[in-house]
Amino acid sequence: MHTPQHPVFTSEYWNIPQLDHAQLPDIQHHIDTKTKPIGALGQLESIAKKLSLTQGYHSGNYQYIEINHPTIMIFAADHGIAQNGVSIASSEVTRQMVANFLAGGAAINCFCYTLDIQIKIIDAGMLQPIETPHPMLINQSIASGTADFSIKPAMTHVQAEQCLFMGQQAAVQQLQTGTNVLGFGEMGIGNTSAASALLSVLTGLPAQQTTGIGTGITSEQLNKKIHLIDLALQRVQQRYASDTLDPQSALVEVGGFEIGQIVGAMLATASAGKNILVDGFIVSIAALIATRIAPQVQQFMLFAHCSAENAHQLLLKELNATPLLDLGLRLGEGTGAALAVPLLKVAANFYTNMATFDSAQVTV
Ligand SMILES: Cc1cc2ncn([C@H]3O[C@H](COP(=O)(O)O)[C@@H](O)[C@H]3O)c2cc1C
Ligand SMILES: O=C(O)c1cccnc1
Repeated sequence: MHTPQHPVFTSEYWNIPQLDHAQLPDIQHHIDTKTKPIGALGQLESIAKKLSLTQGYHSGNYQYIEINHPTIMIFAADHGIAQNGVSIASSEVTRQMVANFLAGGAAINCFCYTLDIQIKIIDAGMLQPIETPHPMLINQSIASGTADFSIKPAMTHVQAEQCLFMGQQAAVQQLQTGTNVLGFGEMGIGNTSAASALLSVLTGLPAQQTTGIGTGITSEQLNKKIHLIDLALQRVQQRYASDTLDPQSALVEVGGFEIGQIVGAMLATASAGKNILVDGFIVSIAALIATRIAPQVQQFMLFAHCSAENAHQLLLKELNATPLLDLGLRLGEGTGAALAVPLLKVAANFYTNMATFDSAQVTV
């Protein structure tokens, strides 16, 4: 029954560098010489440490960090599960919102415009492609939406492999332009259902705990959503005789094309030694899958925020991650990731430019 694991689902394939953690005492010392009480910059110090470990690994200079051309990559795809009315919107809205991104009208456009962040939109598998070429749009659709995972596998094993390859391709292309931080976002009506089902099959947690209101559905819709995810879990349990699945089978059974492509893009970003900004619930499930494939990927990840989707806290705990912001957002699109970019910029700036007690002649 089990298909042999494809190399793209092994950590060997991604060959992610092991960062030099022996540098940490020097990095800490560099921070502690700055004109401030020890630890007074809180989580900004943790950000600076992570960025320094990553950037120093390549440059050899652990005392200098910079944020170059930060970019949000929004992966979009449709979901068969959405036919069951588990969202406030129908699948057409995925494409309509992508058109809105391209026209500059969505929340993520406003945030990125304000914060000077580049945007790329990737069609990973929408029901209908956008035909007109656009400089922000990358067409790499796997298929016209996934199958309804409450009754059958969402995708084939080959499609799951294609997801990782295509995600890799998009990230590599963007990194070639000189970007050193990639933030990830998503658009796909029904994708909180896929994310909840993925969390269940990856951790063994029941649907009741992993499922939330997504776009803001009624309690009746929420019960239906939980029931459909339960049906999928029963189907999966019969097939695999196990409570938890490997990453490839998880994507095949209950995943989404945008989620799979984000996994590939994250692994490729880490493989290139660059940092990853993780957005909300859906992008975090891609982060969990990526860490299950290659645990070293997590050295490169910064978790932007804790979403109001209730299972996000559980998921962050599973990842042992501390989110930077907690603003009650539950939108996706990469909005949380975008909001964390200024924090990375100020962390880089204080780490690189702030005066030391010696240089400023401050005596404590
Ligand atoms: C107008 C609109 C804009 C959005 N932007 C992001 N999402 C978010 O909502 C969807 C996930 O929630 P669910 O599983 O409940 O469908 C995703 O597309 C996500 O990006 C949106 C949803 C809507 C309706
Ligand atoms: O946390 C998220 O990413 C999220 C939550 C609800 C709907 N869309 C996205």
